[in-house]
Amino acid sequence: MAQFWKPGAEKPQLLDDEEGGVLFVFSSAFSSSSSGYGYASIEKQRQRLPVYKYRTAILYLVETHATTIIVGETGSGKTTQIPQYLKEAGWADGGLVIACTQPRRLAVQAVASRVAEEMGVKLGEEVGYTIRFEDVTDTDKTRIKFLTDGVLLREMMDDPLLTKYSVIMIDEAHERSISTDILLGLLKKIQKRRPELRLIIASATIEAKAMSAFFQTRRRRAVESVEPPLSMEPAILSVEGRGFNVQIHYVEEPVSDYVQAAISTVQLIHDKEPYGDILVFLTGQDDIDAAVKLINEEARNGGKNSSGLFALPLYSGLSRAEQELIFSPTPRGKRKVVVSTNIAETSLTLEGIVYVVDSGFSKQRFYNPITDIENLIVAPISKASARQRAGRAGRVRPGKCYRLYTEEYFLNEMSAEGIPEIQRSNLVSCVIQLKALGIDNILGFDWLASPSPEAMIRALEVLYSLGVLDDDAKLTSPVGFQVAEIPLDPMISKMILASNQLSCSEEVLTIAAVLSIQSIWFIERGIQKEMDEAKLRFAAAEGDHVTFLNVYKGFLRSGKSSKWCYKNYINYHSMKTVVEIREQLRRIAQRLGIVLKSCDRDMQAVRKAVTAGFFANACRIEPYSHNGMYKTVRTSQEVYIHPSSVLFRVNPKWVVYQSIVSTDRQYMRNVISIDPSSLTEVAPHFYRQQGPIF
Ligand SMILES: Nc1ncnc2c1ncn2[C@@H]1O[C@H](COP(=O)(O)OP(=O)(O)OP(=O)(O)O)[C@@H](O)[C@H]1O
Repeated sequence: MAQFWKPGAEKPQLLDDEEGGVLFVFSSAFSSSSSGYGYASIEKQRQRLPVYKYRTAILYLVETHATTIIVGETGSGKTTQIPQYLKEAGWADGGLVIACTQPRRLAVQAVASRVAEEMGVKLGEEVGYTIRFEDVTDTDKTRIKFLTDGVLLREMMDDPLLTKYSVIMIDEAHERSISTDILLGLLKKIQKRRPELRLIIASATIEAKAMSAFFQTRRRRAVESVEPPLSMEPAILSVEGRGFNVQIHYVEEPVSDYVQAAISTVQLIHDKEPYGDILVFLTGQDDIDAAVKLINEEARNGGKNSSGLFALPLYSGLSRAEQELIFSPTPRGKRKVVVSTNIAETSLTLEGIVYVVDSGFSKQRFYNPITDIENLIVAPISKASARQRAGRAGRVRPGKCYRLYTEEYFLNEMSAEGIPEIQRSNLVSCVIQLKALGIDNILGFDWLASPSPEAMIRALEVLYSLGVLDDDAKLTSPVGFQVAEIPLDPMISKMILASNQLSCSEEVLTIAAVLSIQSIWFIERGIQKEMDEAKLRFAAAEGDHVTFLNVYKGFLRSGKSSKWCYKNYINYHSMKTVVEIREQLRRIAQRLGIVLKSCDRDMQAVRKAVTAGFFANACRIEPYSHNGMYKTVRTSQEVYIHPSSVLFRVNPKWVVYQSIVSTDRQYMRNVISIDPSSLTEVAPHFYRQQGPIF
């Protein structure tokens, strides 16, 4: 139970003297915003932000330096204001575009809407955004574009020097997503060819020194031909001051169950604190759904401390419409509790949020190149994340953050920054993207943090066996280039290409669309039996992939009816997303010359196409296994079919899976039974190494 809180204080981070960078601290500029926080006009709100006092300084530095690193407290206005200042100063004149990247899709949409609102323009015109499978920009009109770092990376395939951009702002750089790390290396290269391109690296908690050292170039001399001369040395600007005060509270004793502690804290806040919504950070769908359910049930049953509370979940597996519910205004007399993963950690402003409850944990990806298994594991967050989480309060009025860990733990045990994603991920997608951009020597690439050679070798091995790379580790033509062009996991892309020869592209495009979202099933605790029964109506003996086809057909037959979905425990919003993604994939497939053909009922062809993509994830059931234990063919890891799969308890002899979820065991998700002879047929190189496998 988290009942005893000790207020602690966090000092704003100031930068010390920097080596190898130029530190600019302009006159101390604490925001005047802490006085009075009524409803001000948007223009007044903009002027109150700490970053406003730095407007001239920022524009000066961007004008005179190829790279500017900006460190400023959460909520100081970096994301929403800097692109506008640049636009006002003429950086988007002559048809040029100012880009601002974010690691998360939700943040891209939210900040783009806010900036469009501040500028009084229609979203998708002067201000737009692009996320995978969704482009809300206008080629002629868009001058400020928000996009995920992954999308900007993809844009480089068509335009390697990113010529349409005058300034690229890499926001939330401390998150060190794979795409941000790759982008930083590539942007450094681009700057050598296009010194006029300006980079801004922004964050609240970035290691400015390391970043600056990374952008140091040998060419230290200024480019004199322009006026004022352009320095190739990075500038560092520290934006001092924060929006509103956020009081930090810690528990006095460590908590044993953070979900329960979070719920008690919500109730404590509701009981003792004045109005204002609450944002709770937990780790994943399971604990979030459980907490939401408990809070809502308690409120419905008239619990002493819960009347007027209502909770909403937020995680990436929810459909867009479900996620957007969190932005709707809280009805009078009510208090909204948003229970979220770290998807809400950066860049988001949820207007009503006054209180943040931070569990201190998040689900993080960890890849083991030896077992070749990538897991999502609940792990402690870093100080940088904790600060971001606290920064979700205090954005439109003062706030409080309740940390479900002790101050001692925060100060002495929590790591300053997380491990960069590139050092804990499967690198298949990363390698193919670099190859597609002509970077052949990947180990020699200018990494901010080098990935492990083992992970790199694994990735090269898989890509080679997929036929994407040749003996010289270059992209093959046409397969390698085609796989690189499809914005999906290369295994899914390969499956799509294989469907062309197998004449089942119509079916495989549907499967690919379903595999690229988290789940099409409606998930609610306590109704497992009903959900399982509903799933059985669509279940196919071959496995999950063919089951998805049955669901999709049923959805189309119902006229894409929400009622039909509801009756069958299928998530209507997810199905709508599947239809949209499928349509985009269909266009890409046609562009690549894939003939759209249906195999009707010949599911052998579909199984073979899936195997052609996912052969590296083949598993065989252990002979005499009574508990459904499988071993992966490549690394002999013990794995089991996930209970959500239609093949759970069916346990066919041979299967391939899409991904592994690790809880008490390693569970395979999205599983299809295969004919083992197809393994050597579709991936002879790969399985020849394994020796006799049958
Ligand atoms: N949708 C919104 N509604 C109301 N105010 C908003 C909204 N978006 C932003 N703001 C205001 O603008 C401020 C600055 O937001 P911005 O995202 O630019 O800050 P930031 O410095 O980039 O912070 P972070 O590092 O947390 O992303 C917020 O603190 C808030 O006061």
